[in-house]
Amino acid sequence: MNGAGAAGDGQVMMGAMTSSAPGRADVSAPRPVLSIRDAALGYGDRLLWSGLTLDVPAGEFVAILGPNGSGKTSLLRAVLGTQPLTSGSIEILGEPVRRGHRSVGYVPQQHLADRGTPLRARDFLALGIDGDRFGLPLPSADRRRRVDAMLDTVHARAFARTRIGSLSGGEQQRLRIGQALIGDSRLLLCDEPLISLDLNQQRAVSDLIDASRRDQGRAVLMITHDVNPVLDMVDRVVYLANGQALVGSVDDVFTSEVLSDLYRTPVEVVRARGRIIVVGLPDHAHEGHEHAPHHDGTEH
Ligand SMILES: Nc1ncnc2c1ncn2[C@@H]1O[C@H](COP(=O)(O)OP(=O)(O)OP(=O)(O)O)[C@@H](O)[C@H]1O
Repeated sequence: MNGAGAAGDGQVMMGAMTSSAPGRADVSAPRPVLSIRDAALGYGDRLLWSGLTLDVPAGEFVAILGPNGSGKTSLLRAVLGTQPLTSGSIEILGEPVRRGHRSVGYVPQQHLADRGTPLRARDFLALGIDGDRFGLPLPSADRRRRVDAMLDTVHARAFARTRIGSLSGGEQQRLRIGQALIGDSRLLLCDEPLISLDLNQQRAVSDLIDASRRDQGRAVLMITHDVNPVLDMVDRVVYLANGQALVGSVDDVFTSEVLSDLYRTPVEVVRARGRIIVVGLPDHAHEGHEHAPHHDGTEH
């Protein structure tokens, strides 16, 4: 990509996505839920990525893609306020990020609950309402109603009283999404929520996330190693690789030209039967791929 923004028709930007004309403030534009400005992130001397500028309005679904170790989870941590940026800024609803922001719902990377975990499914959901406050949660009709409604939303009524440790990976994941959605969050952050789920469960979980942005107008930032399961939902992607951050639509970013430029080696993007397949990624782009045979739409 030779450092600067445009590739192909010029719509892919190195991290930039503001739509208003330069120098002209658009007073009618609603305040973005998430606003990242000229951000860079690294650990010590190691820079993971830089030049990321991104405004995410209410209801937008943004997928974060890139090879292992490119800094996707670190980006989510920065938005959560648990990892400082090396430079730049992040605001949520116009306020600087801070840990524990009530407007942010978070679905962490999946790891199965210990089988002995005594928490029942409905109590696990309820933690999303008041789990961050001190003291025992107060039982209330309103609280119960919200939990019941969310049990329906995530199709978990049948196992409401089951200990979460004995539920399947997909059932646990639906509860995690429910816990993140049950509060009043405006921004939903999901770290590989589809991993290790079968196709039906992937669909169920991604539909829940999609519905939350369509029905409640949440902005969604979702890390996924494969763009295909969410192709029909995603508005834009952030693609982190080689220290860079690309932002654009799927069609803008997933072209042979753009990805070859990003990886600095010839890469071919093939579309077959509605899927995106990336062929010829450099070896280092696969490092550490212990939990998935392919990433960001790749098949090998
Ligand atoms: N607190 C930390 N201190 C130092 N290095 C870190 C820290 N956290 C992460 N890293 C390193 O930064 C790199 C990026 O990690 P991160 O988890 O953000 O990548 P990722 O793109 O989410 O990777 P994956 O796809 O494998 O989950 C990795 O090499 C990781 O080892």
